[in-house]
Amino acid sequence: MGNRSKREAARSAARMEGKLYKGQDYKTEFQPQDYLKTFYAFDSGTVAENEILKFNLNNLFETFSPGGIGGDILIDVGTGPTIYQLISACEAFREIIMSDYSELNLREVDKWLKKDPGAYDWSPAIRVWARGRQVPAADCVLSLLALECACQDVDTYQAAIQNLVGLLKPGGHLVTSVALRCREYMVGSRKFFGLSLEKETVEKAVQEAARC
Ligand SMILES: C[S@@+](CC[C@H](N)C(=O)[O-])C[C@H]1O[C@@H](n2cnc3c(N)ncnc32)[C@H](O)[C@@H]1O
Repeated sequence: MGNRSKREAARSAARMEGKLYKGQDYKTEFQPQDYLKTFYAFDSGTVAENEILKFNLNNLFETFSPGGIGGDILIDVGTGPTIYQLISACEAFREIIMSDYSELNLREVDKWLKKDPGAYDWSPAIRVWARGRQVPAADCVLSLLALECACQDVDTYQAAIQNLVGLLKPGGHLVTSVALRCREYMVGSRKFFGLSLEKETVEKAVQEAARC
């Protein structure tokens, strides 16, 4: 058996054992197309998933409409393969920086930027940020449904919120949405870890970060 088929065999064994993926697994196991199909299939998605999407879109529309939050730079952390979170924001910011741990996700977003057939042309407003690059201080940091997937415990979650707030200019805004009490979620046939968070824990982390 070649190395590639050995790796594939190990992966399907892991899937069959119900392995819980997390951390670095995002680089190899998080399949953008599976994620989009599972959570953003507008015609066939489940009611709950469509409701979460509607909830986020409505809130983002209010948040970034005229008179709301806007400015020069918005940084989206844990963008995933999606751009729905930036539809309202792209009217309110001069520059949008998208970031994600997984190169596969950034490549998926890149397809939109490169005007693949059928894709919306986001290029004037959006620049993909490669991991590790220096970013300017932002007027707004956006992070939807990402930190509870990236952080293994509450201390790490609090530190991550603090890091996001650290990216802001003085007086800047953090806009976030969290799937509360989510211990795991499926992306295609793969099960990913979720940090189960209570509303109060999220609020406390944001309040403490704002105080620093
Ligand atoms: C559930 S998806 C959310 C994607 C998108 N924000 C959305 O609203 O659908 C979680 C995302 O967090 C990213 N992620 C996981 N760990 C991360 C880390 N340490 N830093 C940045 N992004 C991370 C994953 O690659 C994945 O794209």
